Amino acid sequence: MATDVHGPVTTTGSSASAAVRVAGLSRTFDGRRVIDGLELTVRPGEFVALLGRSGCGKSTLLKILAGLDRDIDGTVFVPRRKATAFQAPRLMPWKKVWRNVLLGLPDKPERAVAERALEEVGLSHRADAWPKTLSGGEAQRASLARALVREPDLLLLDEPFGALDALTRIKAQRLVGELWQRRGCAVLLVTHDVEEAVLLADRVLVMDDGVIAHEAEIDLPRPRDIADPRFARIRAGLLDRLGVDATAEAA
Ligand SMILES: Nc1ncnc2c1ncn2[C@@H]1O[C@H](COP(=O)(O)OP(=O)(O)OP(=O)(O)O)[C@@H](O)[C@H]1O
Repeated sequence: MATDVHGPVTTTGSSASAAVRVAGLSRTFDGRRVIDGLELTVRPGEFVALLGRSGCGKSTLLKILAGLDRDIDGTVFVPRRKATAFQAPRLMPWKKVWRNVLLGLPDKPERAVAERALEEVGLSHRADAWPKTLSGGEAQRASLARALVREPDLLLLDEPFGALDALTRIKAQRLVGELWQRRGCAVLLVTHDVEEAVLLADRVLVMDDGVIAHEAEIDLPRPRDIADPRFARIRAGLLDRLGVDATAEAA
């Protein structure tokens, strides 16, 4: 797997055993250290969810991994083939859906490439639609198709279901779980939803004080059942870590 290395400190050695390797990462805004010596490894093909209170630096970390923010200290290894999907689908309104899917790809692929990705997310019937005519869930699926055509080794998802209604959200979560299992790429999902994290991830991380403050391996079989008492226990443990009283929340 080809890797991108960024950061002022260049570490030698192979990262073939990891899809992401972050060492001593810090990011400061206006004199405030939002990320402060963070360490993180994601294994190839691993699904990792990242939780943390609002403003703790989750999106900042994702932007750094995406290569959109390089004003950092520390070292970051990520695969060259990576793709992102954010809460806002960021489709270009003047391009039809299939052209949006291919946007930014270097070697002008054929329409069939976009159609295959749209098929994978159940949106081939909307290939010729204009973005403004899509529903929220459809736009998010188009955004996922745009990520998939990049054939990523690492998929970075920042609250991709945050703006969706409950039913569409459940469908989108299932779709991402299926795509991950089919594609075998590593996924790093930023979410506020503890249940979503436990449903989808191999490992859930909690970010606090600029570092990964806690992690939980989720060794429940898939597909996961939120009614399973083990699910409830893991969920309660994570809520506790986040400072949320699970009993008050359930009341
Ligand atoms: N470009 C920037 N300039 C100044 N401050 C920034 C910038 N980007 C992020 N921050 C600050 O860094 C902190 C972390 O922001 P970030 O968006 O990473 O948090 P987050 O954990 O993703 O929050 P949320 O869960 O609410 O989306 C916040 O206090 C934010 O104001």
